[in-house]
Formats: sequence, structure tokens, C-alpha cells
Amino acid sequence: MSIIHEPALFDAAAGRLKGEGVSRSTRTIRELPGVFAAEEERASLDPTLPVYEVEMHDRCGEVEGGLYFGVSHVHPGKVGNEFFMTKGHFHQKRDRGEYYWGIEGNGLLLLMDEARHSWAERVFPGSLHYIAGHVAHRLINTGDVKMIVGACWPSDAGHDYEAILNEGFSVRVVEQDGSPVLLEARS
Ligand SMILES: O=P(O)(O)OC[C@H]1O[C@](O)(CO)[C@@H](O)[C@@H]1O
Repeated sequence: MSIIHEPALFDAAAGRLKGEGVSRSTRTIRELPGVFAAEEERASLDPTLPVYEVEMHDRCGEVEGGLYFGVSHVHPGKVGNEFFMTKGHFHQKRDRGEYYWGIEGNGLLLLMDEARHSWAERVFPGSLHYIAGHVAHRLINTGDVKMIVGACWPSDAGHDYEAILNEGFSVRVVEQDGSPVLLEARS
């Protein structure tokens, strides 16, 4: 019996994962109600339009001490003047942190603490982002090509989308005169 095991594969240039333990999911515009300010426009778009895909490598399940590795592929696009973005979440176990790193494309990592204070970091190929526990995070593609971002996070962190869906982030990223700007959200 061989003791050399075949590992999964990470194509770092393309941000693609392959092999045992790898799964893929797509979030279409239909699955993002209440995420964009222009809800009527979102609802009028082709419901099958992909907004982002997530690939992840799971070899441990949701256990304390485990790690997940993932890659998010956020498509370019807008709903009204607001850029395509991920749903965004706090971790269910609030104290869990996460690393992100930029692989391709350009955008912003929007961060918000529990007091609803928001800030952003620029994301570009080679950028590295430490997301502390108790901080909600959302990726926003402000460019015109796909934005690809790697991630590694504790496998028991979980996703809490409720807090974000109820109140949203306190800042929205929209295009104004051809540039991305951060605006205080009204909802
Ligand atoms: O879960 P969201 O907010 O849609 O973000 C996409 C993905 O980004 C990650 O933070 C890293 O890939 C995952 O935990 C998450 O599923």
C-alpha cells in the first residue's frame, strides 16, 4: 500500500482548485435579494446571471482547529450603479479571523465591525488581507474583469448572513463619474 497520497491541486494563477475535497457553488443574481440598493433592478435581471462563484477545499469538516481553503471569483457588473459583490458575512463564531489575498482583478474588501464602523482595503493581485474576528467582510469587484481572491479560514467559523441582510453594511460602493466611491448606506 502506498504511503504517498495525491494532494488536491491549486492553480495559483487561475485561482482554480481541483481534486478530492473540492466543491464549487455559484451565487446568481436571483440568490441575492436585499443585497443591492436597487432591488427592483436586481429582480428585473436574468435570474441565472452569475455574480460570483466560490470553490473550496474541505478535508476536515466543521471542527474546532480545522481550516478551510477557498477561492472567490466575483464577476464584473453592476446593479444600478452599485458594483457586483459577495453577500458578506460575520462569522457565526464571532472571534474567528480569516485571511484573503488578491489573485486577479481589482476591487475592494469592505470591512465592518459590530459597532457598524466600516472601512475598505484595496484588493489587487498580490494584496494580502487579515480579517480579524468580529469583523464582517464583503468582496466588491470595481473593475471590468473577474476579481479572484483566495481565502483561508477556521472551519468552525460558520457564516452569519442574518445580521448583514437585516441591516446591511453601513457603506455601499457605487460608481460615480467612472470611479468607485464609498457612500453611507441609507438602509
Ligand atoms: O459567503 P459570502 O459572503 O457569500 O462570501 C463568499 C465566500 O467567501 C469566503 O469568505 C471565502 O471563500 C467564504 O467563507 C464564503 O463562502
